[in-house]
Amino acid sequence: MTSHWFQQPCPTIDPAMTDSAQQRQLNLTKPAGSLGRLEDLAVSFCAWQQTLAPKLQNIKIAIFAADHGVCAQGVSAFPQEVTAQMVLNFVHGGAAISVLAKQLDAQFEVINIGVNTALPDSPTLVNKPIRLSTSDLSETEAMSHSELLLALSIGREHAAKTNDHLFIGGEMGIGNTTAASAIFSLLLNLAPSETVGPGTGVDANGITHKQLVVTKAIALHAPHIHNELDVLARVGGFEIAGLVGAYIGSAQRGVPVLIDGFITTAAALLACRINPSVRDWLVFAHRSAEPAHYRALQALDANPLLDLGMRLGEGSGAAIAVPIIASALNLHNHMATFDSAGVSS
Ligand SMILES: Cc1cc2ncn([C@H]3O[C@H](COP(=O)(O)O)[C@@H](O)[C@H]3O)c2cc1C
Ligand SMILES: O=C(O)c1cccnc1
Repeated sequence: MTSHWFQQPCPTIDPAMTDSAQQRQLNLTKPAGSLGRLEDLAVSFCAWQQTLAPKLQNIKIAIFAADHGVCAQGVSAFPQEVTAQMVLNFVHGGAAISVLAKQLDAQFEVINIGVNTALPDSPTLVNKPIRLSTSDLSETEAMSHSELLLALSIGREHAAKTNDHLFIGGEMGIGNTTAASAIFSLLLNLAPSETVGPGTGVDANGITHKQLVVTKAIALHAPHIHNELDVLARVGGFEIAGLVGAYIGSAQRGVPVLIDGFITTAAALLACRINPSVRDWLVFAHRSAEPAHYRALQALDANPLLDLGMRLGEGSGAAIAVPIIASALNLHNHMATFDSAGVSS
């Protein structure tokens, strides 16, 4: 059987480093376990970076942007041209993720992987459109198998490099909550009523209509689905496939990935189904207000760090969680031990 790059295993986690990091946590001047999940985060970063003094200096944020043919069905509260307009807003520094990336001093890159308007190259914007939009997933396959393979490789090209400490993937693509809901319905065997939500803010009638669109898509595609790649090609999006490639590529290079919200969790679920060794390299940042996100998180056995009622996407929820990780590592690296501080244990 031929093996694709995305099926190659990620590095395994060294249990000895995990033990040593846990031991250091026990020696710090606090009751054991009192820093809760901050302790687990620090221990995970020690194991990922193979050091007892983990760093969080090089953060890479890559936003994948693409348009969706399914927008023709009226599934979003916003018009399709907002995708391209928001890409320009990312580049000009006005989008939420632009502001947060600057705050975090992160590397920031936007990849046009299939936006329906020509966009100018710039230091932050890379134009690699596979096509001007996917096809309408409620009527045909969103993309071909060869387009899918190309999107996965573009994702890997823009993944973290080995000297990065953290990767955040973001997405922009009007209509992409419909694609994400269809992915969850097919992978988790859930009815569209359980996976469809308001996205950018469609009303109750809009949600009912969106459910019908997803129901139609599932009826059309389900008989032809043999594996996860079929799900991604048939009801996914170019930016979702790019994220899958970037997540797998980052994890294979030994860089942990911080997952954002509803759409990025669809990419994370696909990445883990395609390559289960990716799961050990994922941290989940927040629970999105998109109603079905909690089910998707459950399916991944994921316990996100935050629940702030955010439902933006762009990688914004992940960026918001970075300072918490920074604090976890700072505490791990700089707190005194009972011995060094002369505190009785
Ligand atoms: C101005 C604006 C900025 C955004 N940034 C992210 N999204 C989010 O909304 C879109 C998905 O929602 P739906 O499926 O309902 O279209 C994606 O582009 C997502 O990233 C935005 C949406 C809008 C309107
Ligand atoms: O949680 C998300 O990622 C999300 C939710 C709604 C719309 N766009 C993104």
